Amino acid sequence: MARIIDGTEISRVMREELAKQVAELRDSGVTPGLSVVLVGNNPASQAYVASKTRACEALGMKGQTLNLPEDVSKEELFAVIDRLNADPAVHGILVQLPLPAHLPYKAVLEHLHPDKDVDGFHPVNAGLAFVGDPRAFVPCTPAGIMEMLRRESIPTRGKHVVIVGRSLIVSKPLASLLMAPGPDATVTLTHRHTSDLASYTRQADILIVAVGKQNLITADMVKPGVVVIDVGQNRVPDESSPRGYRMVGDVDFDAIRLKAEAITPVPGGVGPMTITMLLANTLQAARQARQARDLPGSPR
Ligand SMILES: Nc1nc2c(c(=O)[nH]1)N[C@@H](CN(C=O)c1ccc(C(=O)N[C@@H](CCC(=O)O)C(=O)O)cc1)CN2
Repeated sequence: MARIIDGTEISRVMREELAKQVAELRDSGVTPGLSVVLVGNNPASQAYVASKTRACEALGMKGQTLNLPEDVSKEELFAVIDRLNADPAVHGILVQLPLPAHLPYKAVLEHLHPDKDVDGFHPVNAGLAFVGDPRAFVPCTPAGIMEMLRRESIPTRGKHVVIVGRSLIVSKPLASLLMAPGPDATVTLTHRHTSDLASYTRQADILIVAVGKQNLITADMVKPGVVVIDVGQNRVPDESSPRGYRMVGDVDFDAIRLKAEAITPVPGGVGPMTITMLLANTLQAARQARQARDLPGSPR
């Protein structure tokens, strides 16, 4: 029976550590500030954004949410981002995804100043992360997965990690983090057009699934002793739940649990780590801003 990798507990420990570091920074006169831009009324996004600002406040950071109407124009949204880019009390900015279809999300993400892009989605940060530059803001979900593996003492050196999914937000940055010197994993990236997916997933020492499809990975698709990291967030109707739905991941948790060495649950696995790493990135942004203020001319 697999060990459960408890993202809620790892997050709790990390947030205690972060709170101490925030207090030290505040003592030096800087209160880290995060601004979250939410466009429209998507209930899931509203809940994630509320968790982010709550988590900021709990750590002693300043969190604010800017709610913009569903039909906001690109120009109006850019003007809000310009204002946040120029505000020295705002160290981190993020635009909650998904955006309504009329807004060009790549252009919107590129409008953030890279120094404040705590989601790590701006091409400047993607490039810095790709070359292993410590100034990069690493996207929160891959950063959270790396932290989980490290804190759970799951070795990656020489291991074959198979990632299912090829997103810019999770899978591609995760592949480069895992391949880097230190983690030293061998990585295979697969995606929806990969033929005979199971022939790859069965080779995985560590299997990471980030597709958004319930039960995509079944027990016959993994080898015994695998470590499974499930990034999926799927809502399944459930009348017995007060919300009318429950969350499940992309893997058949109950069956795979009997075969795997360790597995992340949904909820309570990767999800909480995403928000914790956002807090860590906001602290990093505030530290880098203070350094730039105190040592003008230093890189970034
Ligand atoms: N700008 C961004 N947009 C989005 C991101 C992101 O990192 N930046 N990621 C996702 C949504 N997301 C954070 O924004 C997120 C999703 C899920 C969770 C989480 O903790 N999920 C819980 C279950 C939630 C529930 O029960 O409703 C869990 O897995 O335990 C956190 C953050 C897309 N948009």
